[in-house]
Amino acid sequence: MTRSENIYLVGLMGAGKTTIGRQLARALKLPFYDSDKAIEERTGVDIPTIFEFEGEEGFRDREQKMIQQLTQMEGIVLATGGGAILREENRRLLKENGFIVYLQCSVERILERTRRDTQRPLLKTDNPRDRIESLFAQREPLYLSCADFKIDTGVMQSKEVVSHILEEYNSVNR
Ligand SMILES: Nc1ncnc2c1ncn2[C@@H]1O[C@H](COP(=O)(O)OP(=O)(O)OP(=O)(O)O)[C@@H](O)[C@H]1O
Ligand SMILES: O=C(O)C1=C[C@@H](O)[C@@H](O)[C@H](O)C1
Ligand SMILES: [Mg+2]
Repeated sequence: MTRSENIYLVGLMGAGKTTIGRQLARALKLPFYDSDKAIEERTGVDIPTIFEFEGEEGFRDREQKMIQQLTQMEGIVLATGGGAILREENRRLLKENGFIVYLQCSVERILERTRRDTQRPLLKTDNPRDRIESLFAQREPLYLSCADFKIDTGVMQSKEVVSHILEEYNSVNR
């Protein structure tokens, strides 16, 4: 972990990165960025459309470019896309430039939270439970390998999650 003003949130879809990130940014009076949203603003289309026309790899290339840019900023709260940690270069950039919080969440909770969502192309499948289970198995070691702190968002209100993160961040970043 680097001593830094930045907080980077990682975790699966629906773990609460956007929700918690916004609240953290407000509490710290820092600007909030969401790499998914930044990509949508840059391209002018939504993420499902990028997946449709360029495939997952095309999206990952765009995501990597965006992570490169966002990790050059100082003093931000960043919610990363759920799969941003798949690329080693992204993990390195995040580790070098900020305090990484892994928002952990059970498969069951993620299923509940993403059930009605149409904006997550990787969950457009006949069996979202199987998909989430396999994403969890593949990614959990990667999230853990880069996290400075992890917290379960499935068992607490977001306000409580935010205050635990702030406590930890302030204790290591004085
Ligand atoms: N304790 C909690 N912490 C965070 N989010 C929660 C909590 N309880 C319920 N939610 C809800 O979970 C849903 C998913 O959260 P959110 O969109 O922030 O996830 P995300 O990690 O940004 O997902 P994605 O990677 O797809 O962008 C939201 O509707 C949010 O209100
Ligand atoms: O988990 C993933 O791979 C993704 C999560 C979202 O945040 C988006 O970045 C996109 O839908 C891919
Ligand atoms: Mg989000």
